[in-house]
Amino acid sequence: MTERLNAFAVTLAQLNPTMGDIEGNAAKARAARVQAAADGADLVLFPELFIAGYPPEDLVQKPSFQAACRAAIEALARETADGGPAMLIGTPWVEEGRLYNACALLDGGRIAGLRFKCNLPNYGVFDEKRLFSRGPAAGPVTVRGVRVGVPICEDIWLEESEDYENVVETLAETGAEIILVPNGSPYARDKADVRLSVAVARVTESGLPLVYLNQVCGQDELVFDGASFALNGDLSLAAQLPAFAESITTLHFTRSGDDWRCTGPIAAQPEADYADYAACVLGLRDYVAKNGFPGVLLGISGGIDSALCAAIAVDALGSDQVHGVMLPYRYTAASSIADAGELAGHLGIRYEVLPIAEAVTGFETILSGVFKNLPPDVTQENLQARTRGTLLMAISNKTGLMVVTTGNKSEMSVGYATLYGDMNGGFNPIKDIYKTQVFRLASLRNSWKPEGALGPAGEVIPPDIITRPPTAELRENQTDQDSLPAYDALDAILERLIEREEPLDIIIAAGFDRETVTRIDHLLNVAEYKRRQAAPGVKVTARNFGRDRRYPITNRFRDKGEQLAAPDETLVSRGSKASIDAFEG
Ligand SMILES: Nc1ncnc2c1ncn2[C@@H]1O[C@H](COP(=O)(O)OP(=O)(O)OC[C@H]2O[C@@H]([n+]3cccc(C(=O)O)c3)[C@H](O)[C@@H]2O)[C@@H](O)[C@H]1O
Ligand SMILES: Nc1ncnc2c1ncn2[C@@H]1O[C@H](COP(=O)(O)OP(=O)(O)OP(=O)(O)O)[C@@H](O)[C@H]1O
Ligand SMILES: NC(=O)CC[C@H](N)C(=O)O
Repeated sequence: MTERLNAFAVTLAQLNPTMGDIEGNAAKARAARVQAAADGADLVLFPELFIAGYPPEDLVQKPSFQAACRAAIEALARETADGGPAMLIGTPWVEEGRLYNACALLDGGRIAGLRFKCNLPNYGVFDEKRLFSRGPAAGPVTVRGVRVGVPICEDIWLEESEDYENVVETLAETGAEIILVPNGSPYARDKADVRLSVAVARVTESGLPLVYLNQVCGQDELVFDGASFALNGDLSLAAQLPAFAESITTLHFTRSGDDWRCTGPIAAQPEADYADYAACVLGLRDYVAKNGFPGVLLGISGGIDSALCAAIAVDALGSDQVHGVMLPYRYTAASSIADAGELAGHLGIRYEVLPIAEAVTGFETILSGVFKNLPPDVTQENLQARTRGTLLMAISNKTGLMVVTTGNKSEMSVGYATLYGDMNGGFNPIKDIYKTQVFRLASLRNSWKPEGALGPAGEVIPPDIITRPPTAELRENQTDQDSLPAYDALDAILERLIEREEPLDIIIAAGFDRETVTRIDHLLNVAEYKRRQAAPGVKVTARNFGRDRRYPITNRFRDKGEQLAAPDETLVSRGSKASIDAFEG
């Protein structure tokens, strides 16, 4: 009979893997295991699909990638023959021709256990049914005599689909003593509360302590915030790891009677706008670093969007990796040039002023014959934006710096940006931030510097940039409010249309002007083609453009803002229930 242990230590490796860098991720796993051994741990837990990176999208279907992941896992398994801590590590796994999202237990020189994800998320940003086979519900794995349940991320979320298994219930029924959950759970505002309530539900049902471990990284448009935690069986918070930072933390469980308990550090968590800002920083930092850019460059207009992007870039990369360029034209106010210079000075970045009149005039001269007798219109405005875009891309080509594009969510929603102009760029840190929040984040950053930010403390964005009315300065005395409703009304309507998918009649009934709502809905619809060509950017809301909201470009449907009659069930001939069941197979 195995000896009944009264102490069990688990190291949580809240780490930042790089997609596809199997050797680099394995090296991180090794280093974490060295620290775990020094802490006297029995087991090290890694996030979901750690060896590969998460979400691997179609990369995980590549046979050579699957084979490389398997080889790395086997190498790590052999190393556990040294008698040090066991490892629970996420990996793709092929068995009998099927691909699984798996977690491998490596111990005693062997792959001592494998568990496959049962509940495959297939909504919002997730596509796992496209990629993986559903695993069977299974019992716990045994580590040093302790029975450990390993549900993988969505396996603890039961609300999303009727065909979900209650994996934790099965684990409890089959003797699990502690639940360890590897996650790849993307950040969205207030997501931490949702995760906690899911974990609380599973602990309430099972009575078992639960450790929730998340990765911390930016991966294209997703940010993973870490913020791992542990709950004891009585629902008390046993440990809370930091958000937006790596952490290797060992939790020491002790047994009293049949129950395991642990205590650990409790790190304070950023919330709301603080967390959104930190997500923008991490998303940009990892995109730039993991794609090998020496730094970034951006057009600094003296406006608030580029100012906020510049602050985020400096916080992410440091002032020596950020280059700002002011590209004035005849509509650029002297105060814009002064504000842009002041911003660059506060941030300590390399900064130039490159007037664009010569280039714009050159284009206009070339086109003068073609445009003869045609009145000036938005074409001339777009030429300015495109001249700026061309110059920024030229500097990017020459220096290797990536252009940061700066359109906020309000603009991306209504198509207020110029294709191949200010939409030029590789990545957009504020793509999912509405304009009203841009103002809030700019003010916030002047009074607070996030943990780990590389920029200066204090007032970095000149107050004039925050208080003056926003303008694209593409014609005389232009302000954004000439053609759009006030940003607080615009953003409220957009949030209802995009995040909540509310019908127009509901929005109008809530007190918004019919004509305005209809116009905003029209602009949102016709800008789909632009968004499809837009650079990726950090997701912070519950529904971003990109992975979350996938609309057809060619689309004639329009909500007319009228309440339609309720469905007429009397028209439907369904036949007998038995025939429906037979039809559904
Ligand atoms: N469905 C579709 N599929 C593919 N392409 C489509 C298309 N519909 C139009 N197009 C093409 O797109 C072109 C129109 O797009 P584009 O050239 O970008 O130009 P457009 O959207 O007409 O103009 C740019 C708008 O953004 C505003 N803007 C620009 C810059 C900065 C800011 C700011 O507030 O920060 C605002 C500006 O005031 C103007 O309202 C058309 O000429 C056509 O070639
Ligand atoms: N004079 C300029 N010099 C440098 N870059 C510019 C200039 N004007 C526009 N840009 C670039 O194009 C982007 C779109 O700017 P625009 O002024 O048209 O609208 P905006 O959305 O109000 O942005 P911002 O608040 O940064 O001014 C800016 O964020 C900036 O990166
Ligand atoms: N990787 C996953 O299975 C993540 C899904 C889960 N609902 C989350 O967002 O955290």
